[in-house]
Parts: sequence; structure tokens; C-alpha cells
Amino acid sequence: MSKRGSAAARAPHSKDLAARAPWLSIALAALAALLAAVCAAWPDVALRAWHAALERAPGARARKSSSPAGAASARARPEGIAEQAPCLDDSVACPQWARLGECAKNPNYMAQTCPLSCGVCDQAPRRTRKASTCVDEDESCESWALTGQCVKNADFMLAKCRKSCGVCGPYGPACERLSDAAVRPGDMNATFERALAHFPEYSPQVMHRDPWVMRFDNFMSDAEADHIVALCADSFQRSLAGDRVSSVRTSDQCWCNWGTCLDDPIIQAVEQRIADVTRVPVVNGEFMQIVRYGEGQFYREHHDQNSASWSPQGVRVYTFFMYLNDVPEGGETSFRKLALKVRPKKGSAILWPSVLDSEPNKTEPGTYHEAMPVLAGVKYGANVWLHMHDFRSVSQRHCLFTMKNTEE
Ligand SMILES: O=C(O)CCC(=O)C(=O)O
Ligand SMILES: [Fe+2]
Repeated sequence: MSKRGSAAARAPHSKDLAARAPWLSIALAALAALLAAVCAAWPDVALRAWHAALERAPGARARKSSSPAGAASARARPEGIAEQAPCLDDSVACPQWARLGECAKNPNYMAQTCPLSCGVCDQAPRRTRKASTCVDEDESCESWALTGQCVKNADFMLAKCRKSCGVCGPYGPACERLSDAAVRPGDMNATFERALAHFPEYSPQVMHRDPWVMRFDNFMSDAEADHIVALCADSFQRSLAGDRVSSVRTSDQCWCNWGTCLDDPIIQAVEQRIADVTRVPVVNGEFMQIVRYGEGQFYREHHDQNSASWSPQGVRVYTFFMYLNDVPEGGETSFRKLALKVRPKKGSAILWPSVLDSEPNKTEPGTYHEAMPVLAGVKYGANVWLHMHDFRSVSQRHCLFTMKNTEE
């Protein structure tokens, strides 16, 4: 045996303790006698303490609220089905199938496979998720996942590598939401009114109401704008639209998602100002995306809302767009439906909603917009897209549904 020996070999035996410290056994005996006396004298005190402990225990609320009806359904439960077994979907596609009407078109299959999404938990046998649904079926899954195959090759990977792609639960353990909704019905109107009243230092102006488009003439200093452009100097790449290179968007982009950029005090200060104005936490924001348009470059009319309400990060609720230089000619942000064109001005910014104030999970039809072609010079800008829920932590956990645009 090694010199150090095992912990068990070194642990003093209770008898040795009693021999070495007789006062300890006397004290313990006295304490036990005292407790017995208290319980005998005030049984309800002991009982209340026991109930309080039970109420704090996990699952206590369910126990407490179990109504007579709950008791009846527990009695009627078929044998062999555990009382606590959750109602689960067996496929990550269930929410989408349900939205497409499959629960009605294909009721038997769907009730078995997607009871949660079809809302038929009472009819479907409750069962724990089969362990086999959360496994990799190929030993290369982990390395494929690390090289981005869960996104690039989603059909194959979601079938064969569920574990490595982190899609085991309805969202997969990597994708659990860590935050409540940042925007509730009515919050957006209140946020815009508050921004108008509370941030005179940014010179807010209403460009449009219903839907809101608010301009902040003085959102950042020239030095801050120059600094943000300089951070990206060597990191621009062709912009993507909806995850791919597309002729509708011809600019270059740079995601501020690497260490030096994320840790940059100016980036952090600007992100915090955006959070203060919008009342949406910094972690709900995608990483800042800096864009550069050369002469003739543009982003055709599009909508920024790209994430399903069921996705872990939820919908994109706001866009905060900052202008990082003065553009000699062209490059306006145009909201055709609102008959509004915003001219780029260094240090200014615009904020608009991508969802409805009254139903913040639904797309706001008024805020389609376009980056008009730059006619002379270059245009630099920066997007911050803010989501309903925490975006950054699920993205850091490599959750598939934050990396990929998701559809309703
Ligand atoms: O460049 C602009 O004015 C707007 C850019 C934009 O809409 C986007 O990048 O989604
Ligand atoms: Fe946009």
C-alpha cells in the first residue's frame, strides 16, 4: 500500500473517538435527550418543522397542490407508468410539425411521437425519454460536431449524432433557456417612450410611430466609432444573408465574437448603453456585427426577425443599428413601407422593433428595410440584434438552434 494510504484507513473509528473524547459522547447523549423532550412536549412544533422542510424540497409544490381531481387521475393511471414521468416529445422537429398541422393530419403517430407539442399529454402514455434517443450512433460524431457539421450537415447529424449535436431534449440540454422573456406585451411602447424621455444625452428623435423607428443622433463619440471600425480592420468577410452568401446582400461583415473584441471596453460600454435604452440584457444580444459597404454595395429589402419563437434564444425583438462614419452619397437605411429613409451620420443609431408590441412573438410587418447602395465612398455600420431570451450562453454551449436561423 502506498505511504499515504486510503482515506478509509485513516478515518478514526467512532469507538476510538469515544475512548479519546468521552465528553463528546456525553454531549451527544444530552442533545438527543433534549430533542426527544422537545418533541414530546410540543409535537406540533416538530411536525411544523418537518412540513416546512418538505415544502422546501424539490417537487414540494406539486405535492402541496394535488387536488382531489389530481388524486383521481393518479388512481386512474395505467399500471407501470411512473407518477412523475414527464410528457416529452421524441423528435426535435415536433414543434415545427405541430405548427404545420401534423397533429390533426396524423393524430396517431403524432400523439405517440409529439404529445407535448400536440398538447395531448393526457392521452399519451407518459414515459421517460428512451436513453437510446440521446446517443451518438457513430464514433466520429463528436469530432464532426466540433467542425460544425451539426449545422452544415444537419439532416444527417440530427439523425446520427444527437448527443454531440446537443439536441436530445425538446431543445437538447445544451439549449435550455436560462432567462425569462425580456419583452412582454406592451413593453415595447413603454420602452420607446422611456427612451425618448430618459436619454436626452443621445438626442432621441421619433422617426416613425407604430411601428417605432427611433433615431439617436448622438449615440457614440467619433473616437468610439473609429475604434470599432479599427477593431475589425483585418476581419471583414463577405456578408451572409440567411446563413449564406447571397446576391441580396453584397457587403462585408465582421462578428465581434472573439476574445479581444468581446473584452474591448468600448464594445462593452456600447453594448451596455444599448441594454440600458432597450431594457434587454446584453446577453440577449447577438455579438455585434460590423458591416462595410463599398461603392455599389447594398442589402436588399429584408426583415431581421429570423428566429422561431420556440428556439432557445426566441425571436429577434429589436435591431439597434449604429452608423460608424459619414457616407458622402447613398447608403441610407430605407423603410419602404413607412416611407422613411435614414441617412447615415457618424455616431448616430436607429432602433426599431422586429416584433409586435401587443404580441411580441409575432413579426412586425412594418419594419422591412433595405440598405440602399452606397453611391460614393464607403459605409461602416454595426448591428446589434436583441433576442427575447439569453442568446450568448446558449450559443457558447454550441446549441444548434442559435447557430442556425430557425423557421416558424
Ligand atoms: O446598413 C444598413 O443601413 C442596414 C443593415 C441591415 O439592415 C442589416 O444588416 O440587417
Ligand atoms: Fe436588417
